[in-house]
Amino acid sequence: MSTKLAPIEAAKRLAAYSAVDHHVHEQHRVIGIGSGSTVPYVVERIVAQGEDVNRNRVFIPTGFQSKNLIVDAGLVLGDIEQFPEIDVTIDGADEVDDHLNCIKGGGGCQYREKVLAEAAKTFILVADYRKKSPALGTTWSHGVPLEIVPFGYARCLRSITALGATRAPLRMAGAAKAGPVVSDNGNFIVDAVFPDARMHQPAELLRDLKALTGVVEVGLFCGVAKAAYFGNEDGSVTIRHTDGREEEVAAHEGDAH
Ligand SMILES: O=C[C@H](O)[C@H](O)[C@H](O)COP(=O)(O)O
Repeated sequence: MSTKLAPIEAAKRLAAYSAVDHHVHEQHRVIGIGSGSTVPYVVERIVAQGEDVNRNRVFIPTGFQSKNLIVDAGLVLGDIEQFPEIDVTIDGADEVDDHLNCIKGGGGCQYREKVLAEAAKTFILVADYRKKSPALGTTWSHGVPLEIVPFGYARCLRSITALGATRAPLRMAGAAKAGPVVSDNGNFIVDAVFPDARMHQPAELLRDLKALTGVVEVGLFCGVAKAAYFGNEDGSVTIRHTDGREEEVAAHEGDAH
């Protein structure tokens, strides 16, 4: 029997379980594990597939958190340099639009996440219903997370503003540490807020941001995901496809709800 969770957690778990059931097949040997608060449920469901199938697999993390998830679950940890081709990567998202463009990087992991998304034959998003949006910038108002090189960051912030950002602050660590958040790659994170006109053309904005000196990666993922799974409050899961088609599936008996 599954544990009773708070509604948002239950929705995350539904999405994660459903995505694993649909996309992580027995023959898959190299699996990418994303970051965030939804991904632990992905690992939980993969572990439930059994030791026999998992002992023949290797799991590639997108950062410190997912590395620990893999190790703590007793799964085999691998490195992207050894396995530059991944069968399937499952990851969370901060906001997903009708075309499966998404904002990622709420946890500052967007660079490694993009590497694993692009390395995967199939890249799948998992989220609760709050992340589902008609256009980017609608439900996620914190801006586009960027990873930038510390050297010359003040110059880089000016360049981001010149592209139309209304705000582009460095993400600060808060009470736990004085100073900026430092990514798993030793870089700074910027949350760049752009007006709707720019957010509604995410591929163009991504291209412009990537062209700036000092920008390592942009938390806009355009044309990468194959499907997005959203857990709903009523216990169903909405699957959104690249062509904008949506289908609803009920949670399996005894599953995540
Ligand atoms: O950097 C963090 C990642 O992009 C996460 O996948 C994203 O922030 C979603 O996280 P959560 O599942 O906690 O909403």
